[in-house]
Amino acid sequence: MSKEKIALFTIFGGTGDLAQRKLYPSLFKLYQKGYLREHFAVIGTARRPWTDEHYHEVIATSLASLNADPAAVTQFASHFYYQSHDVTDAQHYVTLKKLSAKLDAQYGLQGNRIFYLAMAPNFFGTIAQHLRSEQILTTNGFNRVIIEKPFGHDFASAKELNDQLTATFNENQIYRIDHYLGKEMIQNISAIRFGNSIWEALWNNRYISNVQVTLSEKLGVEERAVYYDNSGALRDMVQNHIMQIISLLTMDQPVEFTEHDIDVEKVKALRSLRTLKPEEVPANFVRGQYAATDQVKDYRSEDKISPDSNTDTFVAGKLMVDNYRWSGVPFYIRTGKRLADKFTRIDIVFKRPIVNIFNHEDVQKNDDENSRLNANVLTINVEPTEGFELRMNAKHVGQGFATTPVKLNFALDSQSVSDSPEAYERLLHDVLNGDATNFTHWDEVAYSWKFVDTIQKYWDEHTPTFPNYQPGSMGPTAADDLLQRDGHEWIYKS
Ligand SMILES: NC(=O)C1=CN([C@@H]2O[C@H](COP(=O)(O)OP(=O)(O)OC[C@H]3O[C@@H](n4cnc5c(N)ncnc54)[C@H](OP(=O)(O)O)[C@@H]3O)[C@@H](O)[C@H]2O)C=CC1
Ligand SMILES: O=C1O[C@H](COP(=O)(O)O)[C@@H](O)[C@H](O)[C@H]1O
Repeated sequence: MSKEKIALFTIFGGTGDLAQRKLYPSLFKLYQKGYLREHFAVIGTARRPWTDEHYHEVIATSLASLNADPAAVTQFASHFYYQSHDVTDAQHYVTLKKLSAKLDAQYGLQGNRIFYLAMAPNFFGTIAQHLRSEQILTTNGFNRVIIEKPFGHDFASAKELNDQLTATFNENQIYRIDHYLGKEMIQNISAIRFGNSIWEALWNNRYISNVQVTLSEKLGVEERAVYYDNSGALRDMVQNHIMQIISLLTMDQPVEFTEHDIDVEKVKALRSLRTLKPEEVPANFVRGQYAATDQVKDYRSEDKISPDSNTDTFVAGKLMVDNYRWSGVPFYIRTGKRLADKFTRIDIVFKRPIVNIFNHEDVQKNDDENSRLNANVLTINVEPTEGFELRMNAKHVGQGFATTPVKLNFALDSQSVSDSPEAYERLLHDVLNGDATNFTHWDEVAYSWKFVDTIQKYWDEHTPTFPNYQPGSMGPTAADDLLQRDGHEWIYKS
């Protein structure tokens, strides 16, 4: 059976950074793999008055790093059409409708439509409303809309946005992108948990001491300063990516591995998160902003950032999940810009054995002040290495019976990494298949915002002392204190 998918993509924001850096290369990969062949077309729209010819050049440039066969690139680009369009102008949707109908007939697209809103979220409502009022949605095929992050600024704005979208689209037509859900090792969380009896048996508060999720970035705010300064790390990374990871780590086993059943379990997990009272925020969440070094500017001196900005470029926090499985287990999270390195990892720290029968003099060198054995740690390396690591205690080689920590390691080889689809490619493929498993659903978004809003509100009402961490570090020392107060420490230290 052919794996070819049939659809017309309409990309709002077709001249933008996301389209050029992520969407066109991903569509090309799908084309190279045969998921897109003859029966697809792409309309790129934005205000710039580009011609189709110029658009084809832009497509070719965006694929340059793939070193693809030039003939294939030309053939692929021939499926792309550009329409200059201001999304607030109703008249342009009439032209868009005509072009869509023409391309549908030309490429045999069977009324299948995918609308990608790669634009600022304040336009999403207008676009959705016009797609309905100008009757651009089809009745003979599928209509799917892909929404970029950020999905709102807080719960209230997210709800307003959702109401606007659901006036045109059903929930099962809406694909809210969280690109972390397209990453190989994030998808692997479910495989590890539900595909291995050893882990599922231990995946609870009887055996797990704490869990640590780190999304660390080396770069600063870069080109997206205007957006970032209005957002900050809590909204940019925690509300979406980190909350999704937490829900995948904490959810119960879905009845079946389907979009619906996974959503049910994720929502239960997110509902079980302990909501902080305002006065509990400072003891549980730490914010930071990077200072300057000889090599890099401080955040407040970055281009387009206000010199008195109190935006958080770092967050660390402690989350508690109040249910039977997780009661008493802290989930520590941290993310930030200008940290020691670029990596994402999850450390599952198991409880240490209660008794150390190897407890004699030569053992104590390897042990802590209580002479107890080290904790087992399962590390899920999401990026740049993709794999798992298990830290265990083994006998130290030689005389006596000292123990020493050893690591069992699995990392995807370079061939598997290069064969593994990039997150956007994977997620676009899912949309073509009508599979929203790896997208966020409204109820998940709503609970995540409600959790984050309490923290943000407290922060907005209290002025921080910024800057408070050095570029190249792992954030402010308060992020270490957060764990030390509980008798824990970060497994990854810079
Ligand atoms: N870039 C990235 O890495 C990521 C981006 N995102 C999200 O994706 C979305 C797009 O981001 P990005 O590509 O970086 O943004 P850009 O600013 O690069 O692109 C914005 C696009 O919107 C178009 N546009 C702006 N106003 C109008 C209008 N009135 N009518 C029609 N088109 C308009 C612009 O084209 P023109 O000026 O020609 O009209 C441009 O194509 C945002 O929601 C962002 O938060 C999310 C994650 C990562
Ligand atoms: O969503 C976002 O993610 C990127 C980090 O993504 P990664 O895949 O490179 O880990 C982050 O830089 C950006 O600020 C944020 O909007």
